[in-house]
Amino acid sequence: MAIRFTRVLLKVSGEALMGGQGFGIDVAVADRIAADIKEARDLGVEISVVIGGGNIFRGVAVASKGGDRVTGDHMGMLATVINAMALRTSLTKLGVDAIVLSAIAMPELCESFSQRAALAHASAGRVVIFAGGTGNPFFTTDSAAALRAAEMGATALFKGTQVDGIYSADPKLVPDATRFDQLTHDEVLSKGLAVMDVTAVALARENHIPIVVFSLHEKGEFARILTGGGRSTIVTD
Ligand SMILES: Nc1ncnc2c1ncn2[C@@H]1O[C@H](COP(=O)(O)OP(=O)(O)O)[C@@H](O)[C@H]1O
Ligand SMILES: O=c1ccn([C@@H]2O[C@H](COP(=O)(O)OP(=O)(O)O)[C@@H](O)[C@H]2O)c(=O)[nH]1
Repeated sequence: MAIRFTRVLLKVSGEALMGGQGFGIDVAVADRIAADIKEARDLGVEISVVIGGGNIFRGVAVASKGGDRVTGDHMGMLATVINAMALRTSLTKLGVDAIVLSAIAMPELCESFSQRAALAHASAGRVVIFAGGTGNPFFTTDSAAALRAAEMGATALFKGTQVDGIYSADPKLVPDATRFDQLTHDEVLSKGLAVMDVTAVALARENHIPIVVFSLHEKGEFARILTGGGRSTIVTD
């Protein structure tokens, strides 16, 4: 079976982890996403993961209520660490060796991020879960995903989200929006297609990293896309 990408950075949105609950982590959903990661890894694909935190906290939500944006962003980055630990637990239950590397040092809980450590763990066959986003306020975990994809030498950035691709407009708001199979990074930016933030798309463009947007709600979809099937939008140069 031909594999389309052999070294992949998977972005898992925080909201995907909450399942139908509306807040927090649904362990059954975390277990299912872990099973999808295992399935893809069993195909021989090297996988690292950037995890979001929107199911627990978003800095902009704090700022919009008159709070301090930087503190809100710090809280959001801490939320990603909680999610990373949940995903590591789910992977470990399946016998997958996984490690959390955080952009914000918290040595009692997990290793701190360095590119050298991340590459070493990946070559040892571990699934590396990047927590803490970029470690800086005013960024998102999508930007962290593009950054870590570049640092890991990933041949694709998979954005696992709530929708099965990029549409002409937000499909949650515009029900008759049309889906694209393929786009260029320039088109995503010039058409203002807001599935990923501009910083993330620009960083992927600069490093010639394809972005694959797909739904995390479809069991087995990650592996299907890696083997040439499934539903997604691919963004290339
Ligand atoms: N043009 C578009 N095509 C697809 N999704 C879009 C588009 N514009 C906005 N979106 C929204 O972007 C969301 C994904 O972005 P993000 O904020 O990272 O959400 P999540 O954390 O839920 O993955 C989708 O769930 C979708 O509702
Ligand atoms: O590099 C980063 C990554 C994340 N965040 C904060 O963490 C929150 C959660 O991340 P994100 O919204 O990207 O999560 P997702 O949408 O994937 O659930 C963001 O809203 C920011 O407040 C940040 O400040 N810097």
